Amino acid sequence: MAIITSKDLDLFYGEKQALNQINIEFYEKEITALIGPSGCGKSTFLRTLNRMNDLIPGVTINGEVQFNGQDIYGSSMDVVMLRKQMGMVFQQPNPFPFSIYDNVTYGLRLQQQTYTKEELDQIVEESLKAAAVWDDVKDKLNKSALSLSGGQQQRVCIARVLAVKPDVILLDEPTSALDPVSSGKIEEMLYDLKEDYTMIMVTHNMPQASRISDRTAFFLNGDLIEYAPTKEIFLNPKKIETENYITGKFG
Ligand SMILES: Nc1ncnc2c1ncn2[C@@H]1O[C@H](COP(=O)(O)OP(=O)(O)OP(=O)(O)O)[C@@H](O)[C@H]1O
Repeated sequence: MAIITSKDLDLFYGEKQALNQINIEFYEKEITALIGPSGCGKSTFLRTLNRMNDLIPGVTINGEVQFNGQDIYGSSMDVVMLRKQMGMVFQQPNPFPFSIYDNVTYGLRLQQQTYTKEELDQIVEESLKAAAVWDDVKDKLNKSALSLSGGQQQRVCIARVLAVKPDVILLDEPTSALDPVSSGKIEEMLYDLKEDYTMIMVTHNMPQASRISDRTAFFLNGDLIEYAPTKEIFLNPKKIETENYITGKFG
């Protein structure tokens, strides 16, 4: 079932058009990879889904993004709630300069609901386990998250997102700043998380996209060129531009 639908979406930075009439549907409990050369609009598009571009001055957006049937740019949309439901993970791990425990509970403490210490302990454990970093950190939850390796920091950031129980996780090149071993661990973890979450991931790593995503969208110069099941995109692309990119002829 489609959980997010973008209809005729245009985005301008001032005069410059960065997205052109994007029509795409994302499906529940799947990983969708967004691929394409640098500057083609992948990150911009990802940010339109949880309205992160609203924070950039001079941005104009036309068209519609529906999330669970609701227009996210409509006047009744609660943007704080939207960002809770669509968690985001960035390229550079960005833990806050406090303990691992406080990083994971950060989003919960921003909510109105209050939790007992036992409830928080349980959410911390569950989230760190789901992010495959519990064994690494269980004995040092009160240590600074900044003392961890880059790969561990990224997994703690993913645990922080999971703790607030989003429906969708937006990932902007989540492994590109990491070594191959850490990157592989995160890839496996994302694959496992698919049981419970819908994920949309920008990646430059073609083998990664082909290993873990169900569908792949190829962007070029602000246009969505081709969108299909990942196998089709990689084995039998319909558009010459997609084929040229996949085979490394440009980008
Ligand atoms: N804040 C901004 N202000 C003005 N222009 C921007 C801004 N952010 C991005 N752009 C421009 O919009 C276009 C799309 O950029 P975007 O970062 O979305 O591409 P991308 O495909 O994610 O690139 P990369 O793979 O290098 O991250 C580029 O031409 C970029 O220069």
